[in-house]
Amino acid sequence: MQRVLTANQMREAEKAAQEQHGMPSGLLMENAGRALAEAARSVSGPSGRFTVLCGPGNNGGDGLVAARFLLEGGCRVVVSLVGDTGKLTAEAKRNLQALEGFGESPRAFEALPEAGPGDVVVDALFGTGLKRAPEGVFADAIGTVARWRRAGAKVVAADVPSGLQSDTAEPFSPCVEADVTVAFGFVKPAHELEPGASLCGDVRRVDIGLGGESTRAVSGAELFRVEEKDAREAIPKRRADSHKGTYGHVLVVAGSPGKTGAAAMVALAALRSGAGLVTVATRAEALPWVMAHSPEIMGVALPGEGPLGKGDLEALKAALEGKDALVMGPGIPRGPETGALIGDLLASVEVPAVLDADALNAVAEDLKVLREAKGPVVLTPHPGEMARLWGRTTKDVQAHRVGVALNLATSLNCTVVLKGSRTLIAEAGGRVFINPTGNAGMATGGTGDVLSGVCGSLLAQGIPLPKAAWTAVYAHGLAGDLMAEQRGLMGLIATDLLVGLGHVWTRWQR
Ligand SMILES: NC(=O)C1=CN([C@@H]2O[C@H](COP(=O)(O)OP(=O)(O)OC[C@H]3O[C@@H](n4cnc5c(N)ncnc54)[C@H](O)[C@@H]3O)[C@@H](O)[C@H]2O)[C@@H](O)CC1
Ligand SMILES: [K+]
Repeated sequence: MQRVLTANQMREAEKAAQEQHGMPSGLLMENAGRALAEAARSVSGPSGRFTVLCGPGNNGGDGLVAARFLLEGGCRVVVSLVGDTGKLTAEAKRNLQALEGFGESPRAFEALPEAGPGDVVVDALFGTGLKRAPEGVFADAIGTVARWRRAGAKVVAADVPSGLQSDTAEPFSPCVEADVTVAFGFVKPAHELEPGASLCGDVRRVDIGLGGESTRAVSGAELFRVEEKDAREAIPKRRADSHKGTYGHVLVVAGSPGKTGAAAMVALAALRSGAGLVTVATRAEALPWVMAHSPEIMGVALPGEGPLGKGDLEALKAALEGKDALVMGPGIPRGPETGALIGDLLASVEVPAVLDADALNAVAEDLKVLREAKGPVVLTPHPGEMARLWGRTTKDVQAHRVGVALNLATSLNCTVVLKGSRTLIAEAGGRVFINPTGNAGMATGGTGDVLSGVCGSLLAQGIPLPKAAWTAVYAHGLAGDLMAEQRGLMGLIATDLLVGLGHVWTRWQR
């Protein structure tokens, strides 16, 4: 896992590195600037020029160090200090003197030469200390960076593209769009969450001497980025002497006429993710259609007809006997009693449960029904479903994804998977995991059903929450990434993910 730090937490880590480990702050800046120079050189043309734009804070100081290393490396470099040079931090001032010692003095911004193909612009205007929208000379400088980039220059941002808010990943207007962003010490939410992530280009995290131990000193929310290694290590080994009972039995409550494919996709995803057995419980009229998708799927008909309600409780409890996980929601017939039924069911069984789609819409009517749940519960809303659960608009959800996911998880004492680009997995009262896999090709019907099936399958195999959730989300996204290479973003459909999962498990075989 990679730790993701807010601006405040970065300051705490820096302080700890200085006070507890004796790292001089000048050395941190030196390391940051050197790495920045290396990144800039890696994208320059053979005779390209480097234009380094420095702001008044320590981000500008990093730029001054980078300029010095570039000069020392024999590169053509022009430097400009944008804004009031009287406000330079002490560390930046020292580096300005050192730069001048190397024979280069900053030029007025207006006097800078144009940049184009082969050239590199180093954006060291603002980093984690950005406080408000850039105006005046700063806005002009950011506008010029955009013009140079359109002309073919590469833009390398120091720590965070200037104008992008480090903690929220929301850009001010204007904001630098970078080709490469060099993240100092730790990645920040701006690098990992949208829309910031798309403005950063290729994010390269570099060690600057803060040390992993420095995170012990940070307070507040614990954000992590899931790495492939984490997900790979989480999946269970298949032992030679095992049998189908070893890998759990998933009960899928899903499907209705016109939506039998949803149930089939959940069931197949669970089977393709290692579950020993999968049974679908659905209304009698839908069951043959679900089972016809694949002979491995077993079925139980729920007596009665129409929306799921309290009358279905006993049949569902019976169906859950001997099962190791429950997935409920995709394509279910929903009515006024469905939320209460889900509440009663979860209050009477201990199996881990995944609630998705219309099960979420049903419980959104009265979230209290989830409070009595005996076993661990994971909710997998997309932003629209989350808006219903939270009682706000989808736009509000998207603007506060981390906080919303964490609050819901904490208030309901469950795991919340908030889907979308960079899906978040929030644990009650604790950590939030950011998933880096997946792509826009997965914005197509049925991919959510596949995810709930993978998650239910891993739960049935005994992986606890929230690990089962972040592993499922990572694998599902990677399956989409691998299949997008064959189908294209436009051609990818949900059942392709069932094939893609096979590629993921092969790649992760231990
Ligand atoms: N935390 C760490 O461990 C390290 C941080 N370093 C660098 O330090 C940066 C943070 O430095 P600072 O806290 O000095 O912050 P910044 O350099 O990001 O910017 C702060 C300065 O910009 C001004 N400012 C903020 N928003 C403005 C706006 N919209 N218009 C005009 N002026 C504005 C502030 O008044 C202040 O002078 C990091 O992003 C990183 O680049 C590195 O030097 C190495 C170590
Ligand atoms: K920057």
